[in-house]
Amino acid sequence: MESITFGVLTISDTCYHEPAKDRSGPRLMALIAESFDNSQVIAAVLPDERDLIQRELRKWIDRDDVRVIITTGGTGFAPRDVTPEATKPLLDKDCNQLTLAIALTSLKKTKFAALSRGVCGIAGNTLVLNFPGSEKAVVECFEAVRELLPHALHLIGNNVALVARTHAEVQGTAQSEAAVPSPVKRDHVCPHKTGAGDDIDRNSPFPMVPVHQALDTILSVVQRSNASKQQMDQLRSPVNIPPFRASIKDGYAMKSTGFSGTKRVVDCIAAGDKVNEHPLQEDECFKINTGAPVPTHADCVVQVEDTRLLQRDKYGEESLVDILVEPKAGLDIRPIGHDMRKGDKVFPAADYSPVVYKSLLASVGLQQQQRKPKVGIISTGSELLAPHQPAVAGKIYDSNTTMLEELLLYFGFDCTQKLVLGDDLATIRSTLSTLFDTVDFVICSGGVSMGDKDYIKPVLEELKFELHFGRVNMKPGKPMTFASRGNKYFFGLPGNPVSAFVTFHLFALPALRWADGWERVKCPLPIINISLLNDAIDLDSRPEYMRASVTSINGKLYARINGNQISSRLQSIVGADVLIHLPGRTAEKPQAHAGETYKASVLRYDFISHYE
Ligand SMILES: Nc1nc2c(c(=O)[nH]1)N[C@H]1C(S)=C(S)[C@@H](COP(=O)(O)OP(=O)(O)OC[C@H]3O[C@@H](n4cnc5c(N)ncnc54)[C@H](O)[C@@H]3O)O[C@H]1N2
Ligand code: MOO
Ligand SMILES: [Mg+2]
Repeated sequence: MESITFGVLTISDTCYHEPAKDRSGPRLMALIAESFDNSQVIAAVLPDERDLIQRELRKWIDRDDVRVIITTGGTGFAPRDVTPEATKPLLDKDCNQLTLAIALTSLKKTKFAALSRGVCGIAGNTLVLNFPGSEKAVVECFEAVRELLPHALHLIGNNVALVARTHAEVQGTAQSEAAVPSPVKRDHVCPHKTGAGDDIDRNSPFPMVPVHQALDTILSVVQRSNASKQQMDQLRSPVNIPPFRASIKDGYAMKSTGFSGTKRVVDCIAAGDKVNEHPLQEDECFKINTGAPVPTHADCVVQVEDTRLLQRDKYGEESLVDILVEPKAGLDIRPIGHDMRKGDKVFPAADYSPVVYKSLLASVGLQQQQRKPKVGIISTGSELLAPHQPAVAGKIYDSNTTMLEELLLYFGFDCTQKLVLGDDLATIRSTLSTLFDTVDFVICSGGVSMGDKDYIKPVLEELKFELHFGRVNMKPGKPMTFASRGNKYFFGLPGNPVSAFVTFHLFALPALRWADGWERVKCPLPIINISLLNDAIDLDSRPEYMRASVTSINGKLYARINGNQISSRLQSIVGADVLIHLPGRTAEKPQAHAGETYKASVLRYDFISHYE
């Protein structure tokens, strides 16, 4: 049976800027998926802008496959609520009774439902329903129309049946397929014909490029910004560190000409006190704390361990102390500007770590945002559920969005936009045509292999991106795709979570570092030599990057592979300290053996899990 497509359009300024806040859209998608067997859902999030809403509605209405559009949000009385105004001009016929049915259902729940202005109507062969924005309201409104939709669509035409799945039907008494008109079988259109062979040639037109060549291509295309480096080169310190002569120890400040022996303690100086100008006699001293300003007339500090307390006054304060060592001028004092002089370069060399950058700036009293490339993350897949959503048959939880965002943060980059898109050509096209207005890099996962819903490559080509490569000779990560348009860069990571993990580390991360101004040698993960602990590992035809944990035995490093390496098994990154670079299989060498040495990319700074 031909599947029909629902359009779910979330209309909300807030959700547009922070997609993770959109709960109503994903909830509607889940309700549709669990209610209608043969449905697909496309989704998008828009701000409360009438022309943007209208443009998207019109695009969806013009599509043959989209038969129902449900908008959520923007139906209230607030000034920015314009969904009904955007919808009405597109409708050929009003469906006032449907609007009434929704209103009556909602009013039974709350009288405030009267403050919703949503409309329903037919545009072409598409039924359009405006729901309010709250998750609770969309559940109620959806309940009000769920049973009506199959018949409504039947009446609208094209004789498309929408099988509403009820409990009974799921119990196996579902109506037989024969009762439903069987659609014309559509041939599989492989978007990846090589064009080399004849029409049945269904291989990818993209050659599998070697990993090193893929990285070289990326770093030759991505423009290296020297903004950060310039910022660090030019920054001069506005202050001295320390700004006063500072004691390095807890002890006693005195004149070095006063020799060792008994001294009267005239006062105590704590860190944070002002510089004490008291004219000091040679048989006097100040008790002083580390970091406190050394008094003007003292020129050395003797640490408390090199003294003996002789007497306390009637208030219990130290009054007489015996200095046991010969005081030397300058002893345990940091002169003004000792660590950094006013006008000195704050950064003796460029260092892109946010920890280094921000703390050094703070040390000279500055706070400024580090300029980093702007990155957006896209996860594609109609099967995806957001982690907080209830499970739905046929769906899986989206782990890539979380993983990629955490990886960016771990490596000192941040993600300015996160989007999850169904396998829908129009949505992917509209997203890729606008997202680059606000980001420089898009790291996308999914939709780059051989499926007829793998729209990423075709859309990139349509949007005039240059596809530098569309497959890499590696495992996992084969369909890795890299494209650019001017100074905008698109990384199409494979959807398999581990493939996305590995290709992020080997390609996207070095590109971001390069764009940030890093030295070429530091862009890829550090490489070490490691000895394999596992024996008789079958080599794949492609070079493979296996996840392994590291053991240090008498200072030598060994790697133990983390279980099943299939690229869908995210658990293989648990305990993964390194990616072992295993060569592709040859007739001479079909296996890797224990004790052999291989290169390995270090995944994290704490990369040694065991010491023996
Ligand atoms: N006929 C062929 N099919 C496939 C080939 C091939 O050469 N010929 N390559 C396989 C390889 S290798 C990989 S890797 C995958 C990559 O496919 P896509 O990049 O198109 O990814 P999807 O098909 O969208 O998804 C793959 C897999 O991963 C799951 N997935 C996707 N996104 C997420 C996410 N955000 N969180 C969790 N899991 C995700 C998805 O459900 C699929 O199971 O193609 C092979 N096919
Ligand atoms: O390349 Mo895929 O990532 O092997 O599964
Ligand atoms: Mg695919």
